Amino acid sequence: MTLSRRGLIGAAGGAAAVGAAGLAGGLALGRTAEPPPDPLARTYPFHGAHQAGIATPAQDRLHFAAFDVLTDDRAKLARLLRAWTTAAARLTQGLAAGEQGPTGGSYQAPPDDTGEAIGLPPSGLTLTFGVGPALFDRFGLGQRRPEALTPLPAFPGDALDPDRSDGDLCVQACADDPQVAVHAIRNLARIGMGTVSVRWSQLGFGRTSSTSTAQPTPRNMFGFKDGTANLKAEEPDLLDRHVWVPAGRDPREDWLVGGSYLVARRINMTIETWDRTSLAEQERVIGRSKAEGAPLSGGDEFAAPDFAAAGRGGLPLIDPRSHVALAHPDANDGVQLLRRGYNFVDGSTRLGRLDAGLFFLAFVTDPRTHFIPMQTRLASRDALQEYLRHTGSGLWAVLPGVNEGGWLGETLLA
Ligand SMILES: C=CC1=C(C)c2cc3[nH]c(cc4nc(cc5[nH]c(cc1n2)c(C)c5CCC(=O)O)C(CCC(=O)O)=C4C)c(C)c3C=C
Ligand SMILES: [Fe+2]
Repeated sequence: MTLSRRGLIGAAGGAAAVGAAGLAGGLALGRTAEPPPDPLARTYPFHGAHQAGIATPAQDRLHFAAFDVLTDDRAKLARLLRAWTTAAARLTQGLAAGEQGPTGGSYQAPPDDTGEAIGLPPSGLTLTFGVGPALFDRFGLGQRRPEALTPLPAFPGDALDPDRSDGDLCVQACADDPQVAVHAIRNLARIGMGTVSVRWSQLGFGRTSSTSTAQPTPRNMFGFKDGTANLKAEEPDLLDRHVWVPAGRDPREDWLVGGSYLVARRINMTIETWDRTSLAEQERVIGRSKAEGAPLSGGDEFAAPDFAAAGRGGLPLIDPRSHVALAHPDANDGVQLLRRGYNFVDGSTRLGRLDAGLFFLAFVTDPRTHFIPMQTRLASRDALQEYLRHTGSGLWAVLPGVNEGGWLGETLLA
């Protein structure tokens, strides 16, 4: 029997409690009140042409983990990916990682779920899996490593920590409850014990991008709206052009059709320096207003920026070295990214400064056209760069979606 995590806390008691609340509410309003839908009860389908966690509306919390594969045995890796598929299909629907659950198995054996999500709703959990460039040669798959899956080049000003970079596999867990996201990664790591080990992981909060027009634009750690001009789920043609891997582009990519590429950058933001910067300078550096997120050329948040508009003295209203001017499709051969990043604060440094910033995540159809040229431009010319330090990095091929009965990585390893 598969019980939902809510079921585990006692179906009878829960039903009674809901019934009583519903009755009281109905009486007070003089009608039978439907309780408002609980957003934490939301689930996203695990199966489909694309993995969830890319075009699905961005949740509020993140636990991202990169794994090293400890074995050279291809069958063992395939077994792990099968086991991860089963667990992920369950976890994302609000079930325990294994069929016995945290307390239902043998008293003499470790439980097949760690238990910290008992009683928690599904919380919109999505789990998104990717494979890194280093995996291929080790498993005799060199011929199937796409040209696009080449480690990112060094960019000017990079200060990358190898202990926060790269990895053979990655899992992005997003949920509206941090404990649900952490629980998912912990259980996947537990299932993988002996085959994989966590290389590094990153927690995030306050999604810094909206990926649906239904979502209000959140703010980053510099206080600016972030995600205004992002690609949105409601734009399937643009997602086809800029996010998904198409058929027939590179024979080495045939197993990846319907997948994507994920670029992760841990970007420290020098919060204390920014906080001593005038509002005028902050807006000049971004190219948008802080209050509304509107382009400095005028209009509301969603107005198109006019890079030719000039103000007093003939100077452009949007500084050509502002972040928005240099990241805009006009400056990047029409390229757009699906950004899905999160704020992070990992405590404070010994100097009392916040170890904080943006864990930048972008899903792209090809990093060679959709990230590398843009980041090269930003790293050398963007006025924002003065306030940033890139401290972690990784590139993964994001596996295509899984059909019922299929498994993650099947097209690559079967
Ligand atoms: C290489 C790609 C990008 C990196 C790295 C990056 C870092 C970064 N961005 C902000 C804040 C904002 N970015 C905004 C827009 C924006 N940024 C990128 C790309 C990268 N950003 C793009 C493609 C865009 C959209 C440009 C456009 O089409 O107009 C904005 C404006 C609001 C918005 O549209 O999202 C802000 C604010 C930070 C703080 C940061 C590193 C920490
Ligand atoms: Fe940006």
